Parts: sequence; C-alpha cells; structure tokens
Amino acid sequence: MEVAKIENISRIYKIGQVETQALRNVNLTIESGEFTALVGPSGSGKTTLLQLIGCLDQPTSGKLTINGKDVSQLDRNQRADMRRGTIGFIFQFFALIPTLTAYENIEMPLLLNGKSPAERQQRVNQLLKAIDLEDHSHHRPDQLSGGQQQRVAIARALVTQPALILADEPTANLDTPNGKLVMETMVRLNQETGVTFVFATHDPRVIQYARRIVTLRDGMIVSDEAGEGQLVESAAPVLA
Ligand SMILES: Nc1ncnc2c1ncn2[C@@H]1O[C@H](COP(=O)(O)OP(=O)(O)OP(=O)(O)O)[C@@H](O)[C@H]1O
Repeated sequence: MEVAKIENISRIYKIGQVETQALRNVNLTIESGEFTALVGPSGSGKTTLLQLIGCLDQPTSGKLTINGKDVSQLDRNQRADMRRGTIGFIFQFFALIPTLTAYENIEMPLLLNGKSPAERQQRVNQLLKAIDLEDHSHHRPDQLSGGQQQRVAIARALVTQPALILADEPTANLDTPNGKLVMETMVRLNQETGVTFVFATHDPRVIQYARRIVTLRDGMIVSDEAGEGQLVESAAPVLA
C-alpha cells in the first residue's frame, strides 16, 4: 500500500524578492513498511520534503497523497487533523516537554486523542518496554541521556500507531553508541510493527540501516537505490 505519493512537487520559498526553489518536480512513492533514508548535501531539500510529507507545509505546485488522501491543498487546520493519528515525528533536538516525565511525554498524544486511562496506561507501558526504558519512566528529559531522550521521542511518535514516522537527522546530536541504539530501536520497531520510517541524514553510520536510499541534490532526486538494510536481532517482540 502507498503511504505517501509525491507527484511533480515543487516548493518555492519567497523572502521579499528572493525566491529559493527548494524542490523541483519531485516524484516519489513511499510504500507501507519502508525504512528509507533521504540523503544529500546541506540545502538539497531533505527537510523541505519531510515537512511536505508530514503535512507541516504545502507544496507550491504538484500533488501530494498521504494514506490515499490528497493533502496538496489542505488548510492549516485540515493538515493538523491529517497529522494527528497518521504521522509521527522525531526531531534532531528530541523536542520532549521538559516538565513531563518520560511516561507523561509518551502519554501526551493519547491524552490529546481522548483515549481512556486504561488504554493509555497499557499502551505507554508497552512502549516503555519496547524502547527498554521501563526503569526510567519517572525521569524527566534532563534526567535522561540524549539517546534515552530520543528513544522516548520514538515511543511518543509511535504511541498513536501512525502509518508513517518521519525523522529529521534523528542521530545528529548523539554520540556513536547512542546513535547506534536509536537506529537499532527504529529498525526493530519497523521490523516488529511494519510502521513506515522515512528519515533524513548525513551520517554514513545511519545510512547503512536504510533499505532504500533516496538522494537529493539541488531540490531534485538524483538517485533512488536499495540500501544495505542492516537488520537488528529482535528479542521477544513487544509491539507486534
Ligand atoms: N523557511 C524557509 N524560507 C526560505 N528558504 C528556505 C526555508 N527553508 C529552507 N529554505 C531553503 O531551501 C533550500 C532547501 O533547504 P532544506 O532545509 O530543505 O535542505 P536540507 O537538505 O534539509 O539541508 P540540511 O541538510 O542543511 O538540513 C535551501 O536553499 C534553504 O536555504
């Protein structure tokens, strides 16, 4: 099944008289279950593309279909509705709420979606187990390492069972061991649940996990090839 279909998409940013063409006639289809890296030099359009797929932004021209729905012309509120429940985000700087514990950060999207207390508790505990942080559930972000914070962010992105998770440079602020743990967590959850991951990265150590590598240059896709797709040994799956 197609999770995202990008047809002839362009995105032009205008600041005063200055125009920047961030994406030029991009075509890309993301199928359910993919684990795909967007790579390319700084300024090539990776973040712009993720923001469009994530319904955070609107294309200047072209057609964008997410989960079978045409989202090219949605207004701000309609885009927010589309994101909720369909798309999860993981950011470079984790973006957790600093005053909430790991547990509460993961629970937040379920509260916003009006889930019952019993359902919330069951789901959050399941995710804490899946990211191997059950014993840190009452820690606030400043009481967790960068890698642990990013694993909490992964759990928060997954908690509503979205069709698609988008990650912009998820390991950019992590050291090598923590970056590896974060990537292995993403691979494992992709293997166990089949949730689709698309992530932007510069890091060759991250690219090796991708099963598909899409390379952008000057706002265009210049290659689209199979990656090594390094697999991760799964213990007993907790979310499958
Ligand atoms: N909000 C904006 N307003 C104006 N120009 C922008 C805006 N966002 C991005 N751009 C420009 O669009 C182009 C693509 O930027 P984008 O952030 O998508 O690239 P990127 O590949 O993600 O880069 P990096 O790897 O450095 O994050 C760049 O030339 C950038 O300067």
